[in-house]
Amino acid sequence: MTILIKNANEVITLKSNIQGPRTKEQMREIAVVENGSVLIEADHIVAVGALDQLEVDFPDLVKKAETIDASGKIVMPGLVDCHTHLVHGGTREQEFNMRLNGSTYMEIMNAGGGIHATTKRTRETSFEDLYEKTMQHLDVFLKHGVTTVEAKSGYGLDWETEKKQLEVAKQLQATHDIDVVSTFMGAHAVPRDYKGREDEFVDVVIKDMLPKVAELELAEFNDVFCEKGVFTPEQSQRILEAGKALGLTPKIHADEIEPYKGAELAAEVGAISAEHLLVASDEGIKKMAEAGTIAVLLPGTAFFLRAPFARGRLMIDEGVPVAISTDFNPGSSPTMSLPFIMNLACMHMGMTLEEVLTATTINAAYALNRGEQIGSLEADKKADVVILDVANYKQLQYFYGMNHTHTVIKNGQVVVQNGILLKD
Ligand SMILES: O=C(O)CC1=NCN=C1
Ligand SMILES: [Zn+2]
Repeated sequence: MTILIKNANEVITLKSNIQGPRTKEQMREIAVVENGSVLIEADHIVAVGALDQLEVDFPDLVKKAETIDASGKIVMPGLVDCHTHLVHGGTREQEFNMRLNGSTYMEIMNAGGGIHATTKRTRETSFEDLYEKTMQHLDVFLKHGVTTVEAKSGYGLDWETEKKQLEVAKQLQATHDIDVVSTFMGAHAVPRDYKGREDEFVDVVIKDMLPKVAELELAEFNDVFCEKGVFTPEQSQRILEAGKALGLTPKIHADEIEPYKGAELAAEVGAISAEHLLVASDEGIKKMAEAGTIAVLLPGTAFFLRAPFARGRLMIDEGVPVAISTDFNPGSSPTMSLPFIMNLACMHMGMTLEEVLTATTINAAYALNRGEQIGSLEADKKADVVILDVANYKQLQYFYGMNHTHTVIKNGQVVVQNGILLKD
């Protein structure tokens, strides 16, 4: 199908000659085309520019195109949510209430709640029920303009359930419009029955789980919760190195609750990204900048746990490429609203309106090794495009706490129109 999105007030292209994630002032260069149009053929973008120029350059395509009038609105690349714990059973609102009454996240986890509570529910939930529940989550993401989402396992902590989570994600990648990118996170917590035998569980992850993940091609990335009371930097390094040897790109949950040199470890092992970083050290930030490690910042978790926000402004100024994400999970960030996360990044991490657009498109795409295929509106890139019902991009965060998504085009097909999901 040929689509012409015409006469948008602004097309936020994120177009650039830079190869790789954007850093420093590059994060502010979002390459806006005023009064622009976008020409799409099949599943890819043909061109972006003024309508009369597209009519000259591509007369046949423009003639046969289905047109979408975007006047009064803006157009941008589909959002990329590069850090979620998408596939999980149950909910944890009761823990939310406990925290409002004075308990802490780690107290609840050490008492058998937190990740362990969700692990129990995920083990009990059938493949079919997990599939249906996750399908509904993906529908919500799509209505918020997200066209690619990362999905971590990590609520099984035993092979059968880790495999079940990854197979749900893989099945949804095949059946749902949204693109799902899988990360194995068998090292999300030490299961209760391995308490005091943590290194034995690390061996289970390395010797029993990782080889099967690679052999069954169930994930592209391997992640670990490097945190005081969970996995030490040494254990985390063993797990990430083992994944690398099997072709799984390392990611790391780092410096979320206590400073633990997770950022330093990310740079040392060549992780594509370090995630959370609420209490990352100056040294760790410096080493990430030198190594080109992407910082995936999760202000929703800081907001929901009433914890300090990551130093996003400093990281950008120090040359760390920054992406932001919902961290959607039932415990520390139960939200699928990436637009709200963008607002938190502006209000609490000192990021600009342009930087949060870069952080949820091209930089988030690079955090998933997809920066060459998605994350900007350029010729031959995937036609993942969102039309938003605001007059200019500055209004996206000005009218905050709202979903401004009007139309979503995924792989060149209209999947959301006027905010309504077009389910086939
Ligand atoms: O609490 C959860 O379920 C998710 C989480 N993993 C690491 N930090 C938060
Ligand atoms: Zn997380």
